[in-house]
Amino acid sequence: MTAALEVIRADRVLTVVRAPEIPDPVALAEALAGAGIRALELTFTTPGVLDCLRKVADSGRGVVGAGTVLTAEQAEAAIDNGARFLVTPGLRVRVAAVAVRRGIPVVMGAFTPSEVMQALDLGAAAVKIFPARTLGPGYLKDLHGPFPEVDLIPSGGVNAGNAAEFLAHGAAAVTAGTDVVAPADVAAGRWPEIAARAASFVRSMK
Ligand SMILES: O=C[C@H](O)COP(=O)(O)O
Repeated sequence: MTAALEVIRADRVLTVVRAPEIPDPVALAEALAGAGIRALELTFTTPGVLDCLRKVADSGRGVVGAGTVLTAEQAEAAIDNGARFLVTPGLRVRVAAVAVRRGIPVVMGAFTPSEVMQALDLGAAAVKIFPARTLGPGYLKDLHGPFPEVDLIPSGGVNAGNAAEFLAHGAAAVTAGTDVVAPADVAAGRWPEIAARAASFVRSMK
């Protein structure tokens, strides 16, 4: 099985799904993977996220991870239900400890250079720059300067209009959120529309 981070680096994109419900998470994973986005982050803000993680993991479709992981208990439960990577909105020592102990990569949220260094100290496999919309691609370039070897993954406000610029400025990958997986589309199970938006996003990265 290819490591989750290798897949994300290869595709240069993952999706974060923050929907009120995901009626068929396997169909969602298939729609995204078919468009070239194999990694999907399902967040703890979605009720029943553990069941969704389990369904995608068991299906063998896509590379599923858990997002908005705030507690050690959530981290353990996500991994127990098949999450192949964890994502946090910010620095979280106890989540990092679980990820390191269980050998699951954590993409730890950070915003400043000091936080990037703290995330690395905690064992982050990659660092999510959040919220990326606040300072945009130019800020990513500034951060990439002192951290050329660190996989920086901007999240929040990334879309088909700016993804290529984030990547050109040093992002290892970008996180596509509502631009690809609009909560209403996910909740309504509009998989063809989501596949089309994912394909359009991927085309924009070239
Ligand atoms: O947690 C979600 C991320 O912040 C995604 O934000 P976005 O929908 O603006 O891409």
